Amino acid sequence: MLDDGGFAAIMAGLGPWLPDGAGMPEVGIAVSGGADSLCLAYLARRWRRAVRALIVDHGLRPTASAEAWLTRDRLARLGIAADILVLEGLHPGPGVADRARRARYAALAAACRRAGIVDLLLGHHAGDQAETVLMRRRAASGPDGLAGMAAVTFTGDLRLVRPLLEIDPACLRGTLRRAGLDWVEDPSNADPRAERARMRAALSDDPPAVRPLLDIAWRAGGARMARDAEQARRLACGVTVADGGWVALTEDPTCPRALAFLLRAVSGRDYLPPSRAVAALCADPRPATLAGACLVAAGAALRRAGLRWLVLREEAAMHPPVPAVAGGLWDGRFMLSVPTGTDLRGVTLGAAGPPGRWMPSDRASPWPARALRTLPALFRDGRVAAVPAMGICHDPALAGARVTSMPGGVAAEAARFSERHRASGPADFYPGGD
Ligand SMILES: Nc1ncnc2c1ncn2[C@@H]1O[C@H](COP(=O)(O)OP(=O)(O)OP(=O)(O)O)[C@@H](O)[C@H]1O
Repeated sequence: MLDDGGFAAIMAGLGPWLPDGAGMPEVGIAVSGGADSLCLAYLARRWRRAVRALIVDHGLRPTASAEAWLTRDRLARLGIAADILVLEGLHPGPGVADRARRARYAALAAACRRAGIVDLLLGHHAGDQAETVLMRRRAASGPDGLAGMAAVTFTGDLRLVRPLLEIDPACLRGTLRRAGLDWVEDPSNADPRAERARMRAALSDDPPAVRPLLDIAWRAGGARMARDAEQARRLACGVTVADGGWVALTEDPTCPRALAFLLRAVSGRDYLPPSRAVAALCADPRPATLAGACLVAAGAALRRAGLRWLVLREEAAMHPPVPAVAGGLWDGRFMLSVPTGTDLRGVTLGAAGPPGRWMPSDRASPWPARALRTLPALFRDGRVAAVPAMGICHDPALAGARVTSMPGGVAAEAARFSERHRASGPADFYPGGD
């Protein structure tokens, strides 16, 4: 049995939490309708009033929709509002569990964004964690894999929180039974064709094996957390933010989360780039060192330039030129300001292009041509008239023009990153770690 006090103590260790009360920001709960996540919802509602459940209907089983509605009713009786997210286009067949999982997380993240939810609770428990470690040990995973699931994972705009990772599933069922609550049994959880189901069966035959597996996860997680924090700190200390909208790094980008954040800042996009692509690059940055090759992730690229790394805007993803207007935006990152009365008729704002076309021959720049090409520039009659970030102006009528990074643009974002991670790392959180 997990009681209210025990749950509140777990949550206190995983905060900070937004203030509670009617009309306050809600904490999301991903509820499948199974015992674990239903118990999580029951406890979470007793811990705070402002919660919202999200139920994903994968549409894979004939009973899926009815189960989602039944779960919604059960939650309503607990005083929990719930949204049902119906997935379309998933079909049974090879890799269905993985496909369903990805689609589920994408739908949950999108629903949280729409509802302004920044914390999403998941019902993974000690059994899930032990199975994960067992599977990874069998696959000879390295220490990062053995860390299993983190209690808190930051995904950019959402915090995924797993409060039940230390709790035995039997205890969750006991809690529900005592509260007189019923749940849905998913037959696929017991399908012996699934590796996870086989691990579950192996562990249920050998209960004492669970605790040592959890200890392995916490130890490996603690080590990973400390290493991530240190890498992010070192990376942040070596960050130079260029006015032109790129970032230079003196440290190798070994921390995927830190690199993802910088890629997002430079791309001007709202979301972090796909974590797999960024993690692969951090594991082996050689492709980015080859001439002409780079990692392109969601609108930004990582390149080697001498002793430094550069995170640059991907040229192909830059916005086309726009008519120049005072206060106008370009590429989702830059804002134009001009003295009152400046004549902007026939002027456009866009990417500067090859520096040979606009850089005076006696000027040198510490930045490579690849970076200079992405600078914001003013054009008149199709020719570069000014590149304000370089202090270059070929047209006296545009002498007072400035192009600055918008609030929330690359400079602000990268500076925020630097400030935050100099002090602490953007790590996954393993409360039981060393
Ligand atoms: N269909 C779904 N809708 C919403 N959340 C889900 C769904 N499936 C899984 N989750 C979330 O992910 C967690 C772990 O998923 P997993 O597949 O291990 O759960 P499950 O065994 O299907 O269900 P449960 O954990 O609720 O018994 C769940 O506890 C729940 O928080």
